[in-house]
Amino acid sequence: MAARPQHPADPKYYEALNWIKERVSSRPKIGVVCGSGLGKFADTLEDVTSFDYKDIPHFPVSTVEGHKGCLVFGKLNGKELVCMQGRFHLYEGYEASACAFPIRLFKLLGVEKLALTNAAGGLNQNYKLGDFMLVKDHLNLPALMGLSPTLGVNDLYWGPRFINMHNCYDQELRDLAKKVAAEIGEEKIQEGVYQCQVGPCYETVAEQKLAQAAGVDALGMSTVYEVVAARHCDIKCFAISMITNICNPSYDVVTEVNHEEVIECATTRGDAMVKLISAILDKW
Ligand SMILES: O=P(O)(O)O[C@H]1O[C@H](CO)[C@@H](O)[C@H]1O
Ligand SMILES: Nc1nc2[nH]cnc2c(=O)[nH]1
Repeated sequence: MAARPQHPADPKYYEALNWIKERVSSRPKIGVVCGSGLGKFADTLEDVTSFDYKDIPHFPVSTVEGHKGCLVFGKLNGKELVCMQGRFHLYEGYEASACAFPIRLFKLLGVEKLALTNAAGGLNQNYKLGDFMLVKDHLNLPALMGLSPTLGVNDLYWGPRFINMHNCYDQELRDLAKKVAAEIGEEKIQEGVYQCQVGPCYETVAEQKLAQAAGVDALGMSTVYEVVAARHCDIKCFAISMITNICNPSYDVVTEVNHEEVIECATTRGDAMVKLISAILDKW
């Protein structure tokens, strides 16, 4: 196999990295991506240095409500973290590679473990509004249709051409999360399979039935791109979906779902999410 290069082929990464290094001395080993309406976690950090995405060279910008668009360096009980307060989605017009950009920047900064949160529709009919689902696997529909952050010439600096996705949501990190949830008395914990579709349409009944048949528990429009990019460069991943709406795969009932409802649920359960994520990351 060819030797791993010393630097990424694309200079964009170094331009962004150098810009950050000139402004913050923190070199966190933990990265966090906050989903829709779930950015509050970053507001609870201490010793914070925060950058608007628009100011960081080559960094994409957030366009969706509930995604503030700040890269936040801070401490959780003395532990250094870097946190994306807002992420990017393909329905915003971004290529999947835009979702990989911050994750690769994390890698260059020294991040080894990544925690991701998202807002998702609960397809599993046992799920309740406000439940937390530890993601154990995903169904990456965009990748099955030819959209992936790793399309094109492979830069061996990041990782191999072909990416192993077994255990991509790390089993040990999931087991730890279950233990921590029990310790803090968080009972609304599920574990399941997350499906990503490009969006921005929420799923039709037929699409929900297809996902159900495939063993999917929750539906969203994000996360998998970041996980593919992270696994490509050997960052361990852990993800939690907040169930912000309940999907109803039936023609007998008309279900109204909208982003306001998603944000409202994420906000209502925001403190519980902060408590859970903080307790988990405290053990990393
Ligand atoms: O996955 P996050 O970014 O949390 O947001 C989810 O909520 C939005 C839809 O309401 C979509 O962006 C979907 O992906
Ligand atoms: N695809 C999808 N994304 C969501 N994000 C929050 N809720 C949903 C949902 O029901 N479907």
